[in-house]
Amino acid sequence: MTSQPWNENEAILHSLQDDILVTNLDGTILKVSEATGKVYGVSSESLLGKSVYDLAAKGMFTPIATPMVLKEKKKITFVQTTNTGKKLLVTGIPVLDENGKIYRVVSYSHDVTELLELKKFLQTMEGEMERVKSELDLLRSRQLYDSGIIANSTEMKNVITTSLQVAEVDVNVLLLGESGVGKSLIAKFIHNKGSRKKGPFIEVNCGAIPENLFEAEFFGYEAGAFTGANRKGKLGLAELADGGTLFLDEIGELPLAHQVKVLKCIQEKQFYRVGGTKPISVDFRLISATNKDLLKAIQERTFREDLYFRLNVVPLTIPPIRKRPEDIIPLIHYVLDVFQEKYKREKRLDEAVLHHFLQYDWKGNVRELINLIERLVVISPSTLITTEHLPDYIKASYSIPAPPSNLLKPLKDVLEDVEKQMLQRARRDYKTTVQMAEALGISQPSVVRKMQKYDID
Ligand SMILES: Nc1ncnc2c1ncn2[C@@H]1O[C@H](COP(=O)(O)OP(=O)(O)OP(=O)(O)O)[C@@H](O)[C@H]1O
Repeated sequence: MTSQPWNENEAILHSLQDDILVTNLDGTILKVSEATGKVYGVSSESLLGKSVYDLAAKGMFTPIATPMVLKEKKKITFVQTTNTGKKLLVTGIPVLDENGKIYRVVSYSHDVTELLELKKFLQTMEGEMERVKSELDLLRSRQLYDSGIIANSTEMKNVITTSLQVAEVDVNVLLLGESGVGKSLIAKFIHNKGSRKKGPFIEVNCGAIPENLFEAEFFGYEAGAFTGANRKGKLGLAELADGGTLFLDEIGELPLAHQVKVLKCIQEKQFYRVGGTKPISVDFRLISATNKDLLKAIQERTFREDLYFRLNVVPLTIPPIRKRPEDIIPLIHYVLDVFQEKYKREKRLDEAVLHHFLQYDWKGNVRELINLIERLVVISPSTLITTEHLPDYIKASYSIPAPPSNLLKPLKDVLEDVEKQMLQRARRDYKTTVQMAEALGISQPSVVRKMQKYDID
């Protein structure tokens, strides 16, 4: 195009960065800008004098602006595909002569390949988000349905009452109790009963995250914050809990080195991502849990006192199940039902098995009980599970109540003694024989019969 003598209009046309193409009414190309050739992968000069119909027939682009503008007699916009697979958003404009008749067609274009790809990506993402959202809703509803909590004992009823009270307000709760006692279950219960139930429940097991990864996991990190980090950066657990509940499980295991930062985050509800310079604000309710003696840890200087006071606004202790035997039989029935359903097997527990369970000290609490029942449902060959099927350590821990004298009593009498004691206890704790039957795992007529036998009223 440099061989032509200088012309102002041409100079202006070529200074434009956009692709511009002018044709006459039969589709012959009269003018093109320098960008036009680049768009179609040829030199702009080679386009001059060519017919757009011929070029379209050779597959250079489709559809063509000229006939469309001539048909519509006004400005039109459409998407054109080029021989290189690009998508162009083309605008065609009619140019009128002094009599108001069309005598030229000008078209210009924008490459929208990326835009269209982004649109497609956005649609896929929207679909994906819808799917994840409905999955989450389903999971949440299932979780609520599954969160059946057995609370037969006075101790557990008190735990539920306090949980319902604290659920209403955003107060920090510290759940205390041995391992497997139900701390996580109660934390979820508090979350589900509070105003944040539609928000996330983020559980952080402070003892399970390797010390050197804790900050990145908890606070997240910016893109390229450290070698081996995800290229795009990552949201931390504290940020994920925004609008919901942050549950810090095993808080007693949180390394001293991280305690100050966690304290600051809890106090200020603000933190920095690893490698970040912008403070991130979050809004969550905080529940923590431990099976450790935190006061002892403070004395031993492994736990910060200021963090302890911040966490421990409302302490809630869940007693071990050996201290609330009234929950044991209902728990067994509940769990037995779950596994009978899961494994499609019908199982019953012999009364003697229940006696063993009531005496056993359940160091692993409800978790241990669940695991044992599952095992018994799976491995016991008959419908009736008897003491024979119990593991040795449970059999060994069972001691028959000592007879009043040093003399040995017949086994039948000893068992009757135990049975009578259990019935007396159930009579004390329950109002009706139906409830007694439920707690003892026998039928109501059996309860009535045995009460008559032992003269209990
Ligand atoms: N009262 C209860 N009723 C029904 N299921 C219970 C009850 N308490 C605990 N569970 C069940 O027992 C199992 C262990 O409970 P959970 O994980 O809440 O204990 P935890 O105290 O948080 O244990 P850890 O200290 O080891 O984290 C879970 O499957 C839970 O659903």
